[in-house]
Amino acid sequence: LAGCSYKLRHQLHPVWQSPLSVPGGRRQSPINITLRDSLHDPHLKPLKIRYDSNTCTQIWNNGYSFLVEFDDSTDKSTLSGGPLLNQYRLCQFHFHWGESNAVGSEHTIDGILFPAELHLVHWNASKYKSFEEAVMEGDGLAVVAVFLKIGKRHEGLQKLVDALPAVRHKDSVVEFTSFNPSCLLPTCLDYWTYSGSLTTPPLTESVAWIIKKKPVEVSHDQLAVFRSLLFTSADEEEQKSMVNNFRLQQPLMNRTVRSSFS
Ligand SMILES: Cc1ccc(O)c(S)c1
Ligand SMILES: [Zn+2]
Repeated sequence: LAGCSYKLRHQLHPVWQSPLSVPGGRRQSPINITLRDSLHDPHLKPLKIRYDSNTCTQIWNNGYSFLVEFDDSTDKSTLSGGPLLNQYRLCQFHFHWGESNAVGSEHTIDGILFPAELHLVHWNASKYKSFEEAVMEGDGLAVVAVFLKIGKRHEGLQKLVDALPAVRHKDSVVEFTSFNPSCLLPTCLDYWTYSGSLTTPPLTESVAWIIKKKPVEVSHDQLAVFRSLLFTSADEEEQKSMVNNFRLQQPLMNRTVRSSFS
């Protein structure tokens, strides 16, 4: 019995879920952000986010999430300011979500979960030549996270939702252009920031996390389309729905979460 429960547990929570999967992992993500332990840092600058919809290129189902990818060969779509010392280029965004609205986000606020979490991934183009190089460096990446909550339909998201059936299976790709992800950001400027890691392999400890305080609203039906995607490719007989693609929370260890607001 132990064998099959191990198999089940292994299937439900791949081995890289645990902090021990990264030797010496001392800045792993995601984490729970406790309001009482976060520290207002008045020296934090406002975030400077400048996206150009002409850099948006395609959507790809990579078998774990769907990535909306951007041409990052120039400084047309960038992130700077906040806790960052350099300018970072947007290379992709993706989401993590659950099988129901009760689970889905990777980070939590005082234990509060959201049904999904958006990650806008940027790499330090001031110091490194590519994402692949930057992903190995402590100051290589900056990920802006936005919580999604169920509410009114998000008009800007609908163009993305309408494209998802075309990338239902793992390894499918479809052209996707003229989309400005700024429409997915809340109007409130407040955020938390801490040093962490990717939440999927290679789990490298190269991410300055910037977590927006306010969620954005999407409709129940819009999020349901995320769950119609599949982990599996078209030629696999067992089709597994793409849900619960979030990592379990990791120990804070010797880190402080700073807030841009008091
Ligand atoms: C670069 C990257 C890839 C996948 C992810 O979930 C995250 S959080 C970052
Ligand atoms: Zn992510």
